[in-house]
Amino acid sequence: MSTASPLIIALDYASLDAALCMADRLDPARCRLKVGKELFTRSGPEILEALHGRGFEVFLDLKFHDIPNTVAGAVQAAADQGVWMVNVHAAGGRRMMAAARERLDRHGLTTHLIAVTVLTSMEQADLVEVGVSSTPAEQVERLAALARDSGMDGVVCSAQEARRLQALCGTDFLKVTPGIRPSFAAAGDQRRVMTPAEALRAGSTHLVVGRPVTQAEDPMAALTAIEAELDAV
Ligand SMILES: O=c1ccn([C@@H]2O[C@H](COP(=O)(O)O)[C@@H](O)[C@H]2O)c(=O)[nH]1
Repeated sequence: MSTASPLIIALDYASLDAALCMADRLDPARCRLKVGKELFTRSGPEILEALHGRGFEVFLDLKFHDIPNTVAGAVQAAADQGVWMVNVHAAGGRRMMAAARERLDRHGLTTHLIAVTVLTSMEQADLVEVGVSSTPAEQVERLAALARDSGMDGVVCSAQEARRLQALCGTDFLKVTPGIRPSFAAAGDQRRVMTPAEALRAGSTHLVVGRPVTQAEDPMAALTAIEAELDAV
């Protein structure tokens, strides 16, 4: 089932059972689901089948980053399993992203292909340590332009960069934004954060929310509060 909701709930769980326990409380008409490294490494493709069987569209967030041939094969493997969205690291470069794009197109696979720019857990000091002297915003813009030119459907960025990317890459270019923190939630390891309403106003096309819902005392109440905040935008 496809949904008009911009919400993507991150199922960051250590087991298939725990993830499905949460999925069974959610509704594919209200959100999409994200499967990341921990859950996929534990459960394998079985989690994708289980979530698809429950009617959810799934973002497989494995952030592929390798040589072009390897990434193209991995992206095809994800798309062959019917995921709605898959991602690579933009830092893998133009030839890597273009190879992934070409592979999906050659096989008629319509899975959304997006690229991670700068992780939302990173701030200026983290970039300096890995040899990047630009600000996070400048680096996101550079990588987003490269991703667009390499055939990506959009990027993962923080909502703080969404408005600028809308101007740079257009409204159809997907801006998938983790680091979403409602007023009631702790930032934790995230650094470039925004509330759900601010993110939507700034031009985020999809909002990734994990712990503010999954670790809430009452996850359904937390989700409903976020939806109410978005409805008011
Ligand atoms: O830059 C990025 C890229 C991916 N993520 C992922 O999103 C969720 C966020 O979860 P929260 O619990 O809401 O912080 C998580 O699965 C990350 O792996 C990201 O946060 N930032």
